[in-house]
Amino acid sequence: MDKWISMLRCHKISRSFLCMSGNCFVPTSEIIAVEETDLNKKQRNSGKWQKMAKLHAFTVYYVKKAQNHRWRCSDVTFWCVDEQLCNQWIQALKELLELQTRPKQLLVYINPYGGKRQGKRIYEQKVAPLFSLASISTDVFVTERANHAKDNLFEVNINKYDGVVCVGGDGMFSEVMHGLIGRMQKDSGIDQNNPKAPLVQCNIRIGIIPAGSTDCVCYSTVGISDPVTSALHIILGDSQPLDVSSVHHNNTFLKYTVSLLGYGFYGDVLKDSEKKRWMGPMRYDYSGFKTFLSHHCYEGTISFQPAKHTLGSPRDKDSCRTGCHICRQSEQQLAEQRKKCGLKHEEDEEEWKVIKGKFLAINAVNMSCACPRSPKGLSPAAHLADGSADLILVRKCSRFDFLRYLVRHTNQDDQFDFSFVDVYRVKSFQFTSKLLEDNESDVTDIGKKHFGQFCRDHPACCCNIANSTWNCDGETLDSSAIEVRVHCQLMKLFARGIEENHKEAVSNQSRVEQLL
Ligand SMILES: CCCCCCCCCCCCC/C=C/[C@@H](O)[C@H](COP(=O)(O)O)NC(=O)CCCCCCCCCCCCCCC
Ligand SMILES: Nc1ncnc2c1ncn2[C@@H]1O[C@H](COP(=O)(O)OP(=O)(O)O)[C@@H](O)[C@H]1O
Ligand SMILES: [Ca+2]
Repeated sequence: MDKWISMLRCHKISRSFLCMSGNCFVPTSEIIAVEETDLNKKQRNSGKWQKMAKLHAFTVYYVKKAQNHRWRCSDVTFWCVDEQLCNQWIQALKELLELQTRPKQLLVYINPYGGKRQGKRIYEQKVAPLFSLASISTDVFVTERANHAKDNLFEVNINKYDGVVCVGGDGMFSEVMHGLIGRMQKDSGIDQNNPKAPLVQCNIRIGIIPAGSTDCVCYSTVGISDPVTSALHIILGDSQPLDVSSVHHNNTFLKYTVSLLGYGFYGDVLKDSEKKRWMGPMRYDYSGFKTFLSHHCYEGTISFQPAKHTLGSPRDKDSCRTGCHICRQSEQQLAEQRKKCGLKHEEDEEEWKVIKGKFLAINAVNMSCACPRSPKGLSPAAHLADGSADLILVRKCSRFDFLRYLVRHTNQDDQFDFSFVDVYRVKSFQFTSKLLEDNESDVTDIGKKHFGQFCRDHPACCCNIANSTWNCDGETLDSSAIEVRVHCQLMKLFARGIEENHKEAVSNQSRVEQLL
C-alpha cells in the first residue's frame, strides 16, 4: 500500500479507539497528531490521478510499537470527496486528543558534551520535529557548563511548564532532578539538610532523551535507550513515579540518587573514567577492565532497615513492569500515610541490621539499573516505585569469582546465587568505612597512616586502606560515611515502566478488537 494513502471507508471511532480498515486499529491514547493533508498537491506533484474529482484528506500520526520496546511514529492518510465529512473526522479526532492530558509546554536542557557529543543533533533531528508535530512548544537551553541546568531550574518560572526534558546521560538527568527536587523543597520551606525531613513530592515530570554514555535511568524505565521512543512517551504524556534516595553525611545533604549508589568497584570505575572523558562511552570499559585488575576491597560497616512494607523480594523471578501491582500497593500505603500524618514523618523505630566486612562492591539500587551493557541490570527484580532499594554486598572474593559475578550481569544466570554476594531490600541504610571508624575511635594512632596503601593484617589481600568513593548516578561522591533514605515516589518521569513483551501486547490487542 502506498504509505500515504488509505481510503476513508466505514472506520469506527470511539473514545478509546480509531478503527481503520480491516483489523487495524489505534488506541486514541496512542495517536500523536491529526493533520489536514493537501492530497491534491501531492497528486499534482506526482502527476497521478489527474482526472479524479478534488479530494479531501487528513493524516493520523500514531505510535507504532516495534521489537524490544522501540516506538516509531507511523502515519496513515484518509481521503474522500466529501469535504464536510473529512472536516468532521478531523474535528472529532482533535476533540478526542484534547481529552488526553498531554504536555503542551516543555522546558528542554541539552548537554552538548554527553556520551558521543551528539545531544544537540539528536534533539534537533529526531525529537524537535516530533514535538512540533504534536504542537508542543518548547524553551530550549543548551548548557554551557556543568550545573547550568540545575542552577537555571532555581530561577525559571517553573509553573509555566508541563514538564522538563533533559537530553544527555544519567549525569545530566541527575542534575535536572536535583534542580527540580531542590527547587520544590526550597519553595516549600523544607530543609534538605535534615535527613529525616519529609520531602515534598515533585509533580513536574522529567523526560529523558538518551544521549549519554550509560543511559541507565532511561533504559530501566522505558526498556530501551532510543531518543525517538522517549520523545513519543513524552508526547503521549506518560507518567511513571520513581523512588528517590537522599544521601546525607552528618546532617548535611549530599545528593539524591535514583539508579546506582555504588562504593568500591563502581565508585572506582567512575573515578578513573572521569580522567578519560575524551574516550566517550568506551571509557567505562577501559576503566572497568583496569579496576577489575586492581581488585581492591574496602572494609567498613553497613547498617540497614529492611523494607517490610513492600511485598517483593530481590530474589523474585518477576520484575517490575508497566502498572506493577507492588508499586501500586506502595502508592496506596503512601497515600494512607499522608492522610494519617500529613507531611509529618512517621516515627521509625524499626530494627537495624548491622554487617561488618571487606567488600569489593557495595551497590544500592533504586531500580534494576538495566542498560545496554547489562540488559537485566544489577538487580533485575528491583521496583521503580515501591519505596525500597536493593542493597547488594559483594564480599571479598577471588578475581575469578568476581569475574563470574560480573559476567552474570550480561546473561540470564542469577547474579545473587554466590556465597560471597548478599542482597537485601531496604528502606534506609548507613555506611562507615573502617578507616573513618578507626580515625574516630583512635585519632592518635598515626602509625596507620604510614602503612602505605594496603591492608596491614594481610598485605597480599588487596584490601585497600584508602577509601573508595561513591558512584552516585554517575557523579562522584567523596564521603566515607553516608546515611541513605528512600523516599517513595518522590518524582515522576514521562515513561510507563517496561511493558510486557510484544506477544502479550498483541494478544491484548485482539481482545480489545473482539470487544469493539
Ligand atoms: C565481563 C563483562 C562484565 C560486564 C559487566 C557490566 C555491568 C554493567 C552494569 C552497569 C550498571 C550501570 C548503573 C548505572 C550507572 C550510571 O548511572 C553511570 C553514569 O552514567 P552516564 O555516563 O550515562 O551518566 N554509569 C556508570 O557508572 C558506568 C558503569 C559501567 C561499568 C562498566 C563496567 C565494565 C566492567 C568490565 C570488566 C571487564 C573484566 C574483563 C576481564 C577479562
Ligand atoms: N555544557 C556542559 N559542559 C560540561 N559539563 C556539562 C555540561 N552540561 C552538563 N554537564 C555535566 O556533564 C556530566 C555528564 O553528563 P551526561 O549527559 O550524563 O554524559 P555522560 O553520560 O557521557 O556522562 C553531568 O555531570 C553534567 O552535569
Ligand atoms: Ca525502588
